[in-house]
Amino acid sequence: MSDDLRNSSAFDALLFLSFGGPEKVEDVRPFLENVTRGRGVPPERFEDVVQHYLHFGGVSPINRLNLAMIDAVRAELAGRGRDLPIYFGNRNWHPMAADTTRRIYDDGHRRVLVFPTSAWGGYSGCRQYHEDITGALGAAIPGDDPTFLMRKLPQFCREPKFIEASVNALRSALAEFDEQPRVVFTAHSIPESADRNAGPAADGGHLYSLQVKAASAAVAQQLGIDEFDVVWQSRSGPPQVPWLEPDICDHLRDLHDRGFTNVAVMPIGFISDHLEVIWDLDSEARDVAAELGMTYVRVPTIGTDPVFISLIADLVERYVDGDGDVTALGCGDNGGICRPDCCVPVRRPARTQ
Ligand SMILES: CC1=C(CCC(=O)O)c2cc3nc(cc4[nH]c(cc5[nH]c(cc1n2)c(C)c5CCC(=O)O)c(CCC(=O)O)c4C)C(CCC(=O)O)=C3C
Ligand SMILES: [Fe+2]
Repeated sequence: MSDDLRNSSAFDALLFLSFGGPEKVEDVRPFLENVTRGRGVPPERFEDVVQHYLHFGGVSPINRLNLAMIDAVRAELAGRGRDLPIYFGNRNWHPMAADTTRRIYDDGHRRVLVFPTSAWGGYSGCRQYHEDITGALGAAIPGDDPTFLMRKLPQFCREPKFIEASVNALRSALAEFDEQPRVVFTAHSIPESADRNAGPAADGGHLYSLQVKAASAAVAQQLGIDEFDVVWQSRSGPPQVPWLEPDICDHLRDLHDRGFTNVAVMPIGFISDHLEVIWDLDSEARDVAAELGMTYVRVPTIGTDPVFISLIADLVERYVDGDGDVTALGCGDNGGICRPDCCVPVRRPARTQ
């Protein structure tokens, strides 16, 4: 494709690219096999997570929540005079990204913006979505049609509207307390080695944990909160491999030992109340807080908050006419990564599963 075509033509479709989740009991194991293939997740952890999904009848809310966001983005774009078709595809479950990509192609679109449902850098949050795009192209597009372009939108964790939507969610939750609670931000834990590799190698790594801490600090600052914590949840992997800590449940015990009795837990790491949120925070962590006699409020994720939806529409508008900064972190064409040696996957021991 000529540089001219690549740089200056408008995009004609949007792919909302997410993680995916099961819709019924029979989906749970094949879904989890897709998620964990080659990832060194021990069988005991796999079985635990099967149970988390079965607890909810084998249905993750994630697809429904993504579809609600898509409807809201469609309405927002229509309100701005843009009727861009929006498609939905996932890394791990149906509708799979490859099937959706084929449908986009068959519908005649050739320039596709991709909105990933992760705000963050790092392998799982960013580079793996590039890999999903490469995989979808390979599986779905005849003969690698060179006129077909998929451009992933950049990481959005530093966007003022991401912070603003998070501030609004936390502010409303804080109104439920008579006295100021300890504010605890959480995000998905990742292996320490993955965090070391997160971001452009030249920047020294740790992009993911630095971004989570920076976003949390920005939210706290706007609410005048001087003391808060950033902790991690949903740890997976073999027990001997170090992951980001402290874990939310251990941290609640620690806060209790230090005399705190009220806690507001904000899952800044996720944009919807999917299973990692409703199991790990609304069940496990809530139970720990109850045992300790603590007042525990889980702050809603930003989901369909109008400020967040308008951010997604802004990102689309920034790129849709063929402008937009393709060198922004996380932005890439046809699955190409944004920087050399960015978020390099960590090599796993040969026999892990
Ligand atoms: C950084 C990050 C995000 C945030 C960025 C983003 O949003 O993309 C995220 C999101 C999510 N993670 C999710 C679910 C799972 N994550 C798993 C496993 C893992 N996640 C990891 C990291 C992340 N994960 C990692 C390093 C692993 C270990 C295996 C590996 O190295 O890949 C497993 C396997 C079982 C287990 O927990 O061991 C499941 C089921 C769901 C869907 C929930 C639903 O169904 O509603 C969502 C949105
Ligand atoms: Fe995950």
